[in-house]
Amino acid sequence: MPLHVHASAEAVLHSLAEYFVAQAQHAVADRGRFSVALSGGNSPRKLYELLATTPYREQVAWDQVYFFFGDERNVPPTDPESNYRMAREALLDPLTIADSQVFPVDTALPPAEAAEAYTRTIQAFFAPEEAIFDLVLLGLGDNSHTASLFPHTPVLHETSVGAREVFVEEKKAFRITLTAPLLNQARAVAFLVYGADKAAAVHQVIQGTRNVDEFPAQLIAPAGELHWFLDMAAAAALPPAAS
Ligand SMILES: O=C1O[C@H](COP(=O)(O)O)[C@@H](O)[C@H](O)[C@H]1O
Repeated sequence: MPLHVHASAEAVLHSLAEYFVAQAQHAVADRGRFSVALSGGNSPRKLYELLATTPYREQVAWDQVYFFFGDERNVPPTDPESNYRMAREALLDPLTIADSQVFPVDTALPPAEAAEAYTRTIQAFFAPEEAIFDLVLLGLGDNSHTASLFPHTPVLHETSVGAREVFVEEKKAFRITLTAPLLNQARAVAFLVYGADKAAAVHQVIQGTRNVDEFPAQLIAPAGELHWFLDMAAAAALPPAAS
């Protein structure tokens, strides 16, 4: 499991941008398209802005890239909390990505229906037997959640491959998340984590005793590659050999 630890958050973002470009180029060369599940929250905004900027924007055949969302908040697409809105502002609009290449969660539906509809959307995009993202981007909360797989929620024990609704008690709100079995079918998963406030969670998820109810990101064990892109502050609690 490669760990890419860099001195600054800026260096981490460039490292992941280079990895994204390489994955996109390989996927387009091999299969004619690149499917990516985007992460939300705050950390990826700068990554998305970077990808939409020279030299990265010139290195990807963006018209062959298909964008999904690893999780979504149960809010309208115009809401400041919306992961879709963030991705649109930072990445999709600056690159003038066509709507036909973007697959948002339909948050106009009740959460359970939105999750069912998103499962169908994913099934329709991929071949029936293989819902496989080329790349899943993930973040990590300071409580060790990833996507919207929050501690002590029933979705952590979901065995189906798809999207599910989850009520997140600490947010007092529903979210829609891809399930761990679906995320784990990816050809590659890349975590982006920076900042000292994430150091304990990084340590618990990578080095701690397995306890997925407490540390949900431990569920992520993809069939393909798993990479962690960390700054030194986020990697601070890892032993030197690991980082
Ligand atoms: O709520 C969320 O949080 C995680 C982590 O976000 P970050 O801003 O702390 O990096 C994110 O990966 C997820 O997509 C998002 O909905």
